Amino acid sequence: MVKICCIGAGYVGGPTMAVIALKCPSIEVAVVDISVPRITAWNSEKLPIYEPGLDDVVKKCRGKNLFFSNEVEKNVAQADIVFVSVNTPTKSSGLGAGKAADLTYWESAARMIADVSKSSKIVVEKSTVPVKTAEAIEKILTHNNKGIEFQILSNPEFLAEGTAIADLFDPDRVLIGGREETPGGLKAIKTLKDVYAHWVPEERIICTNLWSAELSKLAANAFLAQRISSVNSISALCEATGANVTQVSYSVGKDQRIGSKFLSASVGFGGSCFQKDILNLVYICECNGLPEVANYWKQVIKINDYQKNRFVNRLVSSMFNTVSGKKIAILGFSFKKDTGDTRETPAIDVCRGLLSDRAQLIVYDPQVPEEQMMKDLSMPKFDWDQPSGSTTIQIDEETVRKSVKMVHNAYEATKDAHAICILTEWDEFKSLDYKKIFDNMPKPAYVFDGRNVVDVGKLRQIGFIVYSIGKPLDPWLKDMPAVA
Ligand SMILES: NC(=O)C1=CN([C@@H]2O[C@H](COP(=O)(O)OP(=O)(O)OC[C@H]3O[C@@H](n4cnc5c(N)ncnc54)[C@H](O)[C@@H]3O)[C@@H](O)[C@H]2O)C=CC1
Ligand SMILES: O=C(O)[C@H]1O[C@H](OP(=O)(O)OP(=O)(O)OC[C@H]2O[C@@H](n3ccc(=O)[nH]c3=O)[C@H](O)[C@@H]2O)[C@H](O)[C@@H](O)[C@@H]1O
Repeated sequence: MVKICCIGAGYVGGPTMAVIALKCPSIEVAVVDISVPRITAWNSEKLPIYEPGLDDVVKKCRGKNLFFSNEVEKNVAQADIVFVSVNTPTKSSGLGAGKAADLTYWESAARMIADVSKSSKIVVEKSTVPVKTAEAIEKILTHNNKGIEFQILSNPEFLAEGTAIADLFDPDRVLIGGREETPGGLKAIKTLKDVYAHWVPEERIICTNLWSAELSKLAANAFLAQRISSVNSISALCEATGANVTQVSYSVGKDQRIGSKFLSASVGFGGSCFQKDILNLVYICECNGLPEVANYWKQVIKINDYQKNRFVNRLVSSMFNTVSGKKIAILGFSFKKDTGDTRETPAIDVCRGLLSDRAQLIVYDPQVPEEQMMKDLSMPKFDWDQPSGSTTIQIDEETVRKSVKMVHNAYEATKDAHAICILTEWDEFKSLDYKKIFDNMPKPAYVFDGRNVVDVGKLRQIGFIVYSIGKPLDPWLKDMPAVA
């Protein structure tokens, strides 16, 4: 029986390995992690991450050919294929701080693999890493030469949170990069290909050299994020001219060369990867003497920051230039619907902006725990664009505790609120009883829709003053331009 071990039981390691176990009953899969609470949760009824369809897959395989464990070394030693799916955040100090990927976790995993291995193994880069990382990993693995052969493969993951299981069941492509120039490399590529071939059609499994696979992952995320920043830049122009960004993006996306996906204007993109991976790409460009290319990609993140600031400014300027002491209902805190993940969620920047203007925030999100939100709002925020690595607006813990409250439903959050801010596109926000909500708010009652989920016409009929990203402005807002 082939044995797979995955180091890192996070948003990628957990779902990916669960799907491999489901689709390949003949393979034994162990997912290991240094975090005891995470593994305990994977072995419990309440999994550590919310992902539609995940519970079902885990229930079907756990204890049969899928195991979650803190016994990292033992499981690695026994495996034929070791996936490494540890976190690779942006470095916060030292060389490349604010941009480069922090490979500390990766390096320590690689050293451990080298130390505990007694048989040859295929080591698979599942984490997103800078191009050429495999070269460094090879050096670490072969450093303790005990006559063991290690083959390194790059197999980046393209799943999106909220749709992870559907993406894994039916991926657009699976990418496997390896040392195509050697027989050992080719054999390793074939071994991993055979795993995916249990359920992925062969023509969707792309095999390349190592560097193409590593770079394709960074490039794919940069291209995706670039589409959002492009449409968000157009949303600002729509507001200035009376065009409607939904109509513009529909018309633009109908061109098959452009396509309709990933063109929804929003308060900004979030999530643990887009910003981190683009900064990583920027840093690699700078290190390779390509400042123009670096600046091109930086602009994608600058527009994202601009979009979040613009939203806060629009809100404050519409409410007579101050929200001090005003109650603002925040609907949605996670970085997108169908996940409880708050990493780099635009809600953090928007809430901090409102708190710096001394607003009182009442937050409702169906999946985000209160302590996570409190932690996110009071954590020092690193300014990626400052070479010295300085921090931007800081909100201390006491202000957060005094000025932010989390509640359990949207009606409770909006009761007596001066304004509603929709920051995540949870489906339930589309079908709220907005008439009832309006009746329970002081007037004028505002809705600032950062995800374009509400029916603007209907809400205006009820009596709300509505701001919706990139849509023709409410007459009330017209004379209050948002300045960044
Ligand atoms: N979250 C996402 O949607 C996607 C993430 N990725 C990439 O996948 C990688 C992992 O991301 P996530 O799963 O979101 O991270 P995560 O933070 O949810 O999970 C990483 C896990 O690795 C564990 N870990 C760290 N060092 C370890 C070690 N030495 N031994 C054992 N366990 C260790 C941590 O305790 C943590 O549970 C990152 O490189 C990310 O860029 C790629 C595609 C999608
Ligand atoms: O490397 C990664 O981590 C992953 O990053 C993204 O996945 P994810 O961040 O989970 O979620 P997305 O659906 O891409 O959304 C990212 C952000 O963009 C926003 N978004 C997305 C689409 C859109 O049209 N407009 C828009 O504002 C979302 O609300 C969210 O805040 C990519 O979509 C995945 O392919 C990739 O594997």
